[in-house]
Amino acid sequence: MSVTVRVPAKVNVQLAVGAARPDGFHDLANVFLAVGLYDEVTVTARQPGSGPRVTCEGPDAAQVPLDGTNLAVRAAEALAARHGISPDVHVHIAKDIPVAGGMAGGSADGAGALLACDALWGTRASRDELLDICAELGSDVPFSLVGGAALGTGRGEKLRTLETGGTFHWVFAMASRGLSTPAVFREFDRLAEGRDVPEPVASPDLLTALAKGDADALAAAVSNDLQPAALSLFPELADTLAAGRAAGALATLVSGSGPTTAFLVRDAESARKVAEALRTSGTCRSVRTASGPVAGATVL
Ligand SMILES: C[C@@](CO)(OP(=O)(O)O)[C@H](O)COP(=O)(O)OP(=O)(O)OC[C@H]1O[C@@H](n2ccc(N)nc2=O)[C@H](O)[C@@H]1O
Ligand SMILES: Nc1ncnc2c1ncn2[C@@H]1O[C@H](COP(=O)(O)OP(=O)(O)O)[C@@H](O)[C@H]1O
Repeated sequence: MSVTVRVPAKVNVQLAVGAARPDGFHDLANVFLAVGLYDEVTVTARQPGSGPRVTCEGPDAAQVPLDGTNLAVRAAEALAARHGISPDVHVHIAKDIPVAGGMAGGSADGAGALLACDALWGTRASRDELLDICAELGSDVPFSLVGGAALGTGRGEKLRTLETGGTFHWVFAMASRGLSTPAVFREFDRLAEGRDVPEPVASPDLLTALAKGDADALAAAVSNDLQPAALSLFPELADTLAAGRAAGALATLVSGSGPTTAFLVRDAESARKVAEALRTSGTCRSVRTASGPVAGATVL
């Protein structure tokens, strides 16, 4: 028997970052929007006592670790440990979310494997237990489970669902290489040396724009405190942002810790135009269009 779960990518429409905490993490006001680029995670029972196995297919599959560090394997092991089960499961990831791109692909696989194993094993974990395990796996993993739009506080794992009044259209440009999330936070700290870092707070204008489904107002309110750090480590991203702006995007930003760049556009037609301009700009590896909000991890 197999169970397949579909899990979306995310873009951060606001990422406000506070000073480094004693535990090395940063307090955030992290406004997530789930967008329709998906990984599919399929779990299948294995021989008792054989343990977990993970395989991956897709354009970026070669960059995905196939050992115990894979977030999907860690999710299966965490659920099994809590319920006294042996994690004898084959996890297969059909990966469409770019790897190390700031779109939470690994987090998506963690949330997907967790939900899939819960269904496969009949563990019937409560939503709260699933969210607890997600938060243990990583700051972004709870949002991958929940989807839609949400404000993440703490290190991003404490979620409040946000109302959205419509669909937002996006173009995403994938970069020629990845960026490491810890390295981008370190660069944020380096750039912040010697100045006061304010407490991170969600922008009221941004929350209103989301609630109204108003793309122009959202464009005026998006922000990412990690963007200067991502650009410092990967200066060529400025060329991609400029190409999208010149093509008519309403707003341009680095997605989370990057290096994927995100372009908010008015509608599907505008998305096609901006995508085509980015494709021919020579400033990125590939281009995708997607809209959101979409549902979080869903059993197919
Ligand atoms: C920046 C964001 C924005 O949504 O995502 P990406 O853009 O990378 O996908 C997240 O905060 C990433 O979340 P996630 O990728 O789950 O990070 P974790 O595994 O929890 O942490 C990886 C490392 O990132 C840094 N980190 C992460 C979250 C946070 N609030 N403060 C941090 O300083 C720490 O150095 C930590 O060791
Ligand atoms: N299932 C997974 N898919 C992708 N990367 C994973 C996975 N599990 C662990 N990783 C590790 O997490 C790193 C960050 O990957 P990813 O989640 O795709 O990017 P980001 O944190 O920028 O959104 C990868 O470089 C890889 O080493």
